[in-house]
Amino acid sequence: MSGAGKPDFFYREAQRLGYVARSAFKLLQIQKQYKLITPGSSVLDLGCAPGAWLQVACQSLGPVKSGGLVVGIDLKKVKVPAAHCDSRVQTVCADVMKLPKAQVRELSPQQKGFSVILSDMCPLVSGITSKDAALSLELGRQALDLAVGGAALAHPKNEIQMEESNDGAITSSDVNGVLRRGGHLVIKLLESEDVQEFSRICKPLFRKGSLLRPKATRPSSREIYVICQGLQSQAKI
Ligand SMILES: C[S@@+](CC[C@H](N)C(=O)[O-])C[C@H]1O[C@@H](n2cnc3c(N)ncnc32)[C@H](O)[C@@H]1O
Repeated sequence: MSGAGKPDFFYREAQRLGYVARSAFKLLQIQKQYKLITPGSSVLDLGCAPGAWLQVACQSLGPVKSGGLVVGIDLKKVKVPAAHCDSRVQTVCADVMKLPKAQVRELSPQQKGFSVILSDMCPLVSGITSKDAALSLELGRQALDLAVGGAALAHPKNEIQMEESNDGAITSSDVNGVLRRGGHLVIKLLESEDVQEFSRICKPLFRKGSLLRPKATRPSSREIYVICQGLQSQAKI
């Protein structure tokens, strides 16, 4: 069982129910409210260690015969938890900041992308609020770019900066995001004035956008989740 801070209700419940971290209750609440993961979903879990969201995501897929898969990526090597996970869960040890989209797409069913992307990625917090928020925003931007791709983010309404190759071009193989049309995206950020701007960028790309601070978030934490439902086709952006 991992988790900083004092053992509280969610910590004890996680232990009782076989979850590897109390963070399981954050995704359980997201699932209860938004029902993003359904039987057959293909889920990409960015920043998956120690694996509590892998457990909840796999449970949400329903019985094995319904299909689906969960791919977790983390800087740390993650052993798939024995409880609540089955053969549909796999993990990859990698830095999401350096992963080309093409490589991530190869991990999806028939290389067609994922139907749900979750990012619970968090930097090593320094305690300096503005620095931590800026690092978390960088991780959030990377998750958004990975999901929707450069073309969507390069929309004139968006101020987000795109990464360019040496010749100034965005390479076509890496321009498209790995979230399928109609798919859902969850991104954790540490609260700052940039959260509103981030969510303003997400909104036109999706059918619906919301912000959520789950009940299991520790009172001392500044985390907030941007919940984006139903990726729109490019034409609607
Ligand atoms: C709060 S934990 C995730 C908890 C997880 N959702 C769970 O329920 O078990 C945040 C994770 O983000 C990972 N992380 C941070 N930066 C990353 C990066 N650039 N690439 C991959 N993982 C990253 C950290 O290693 C850490 O394990």
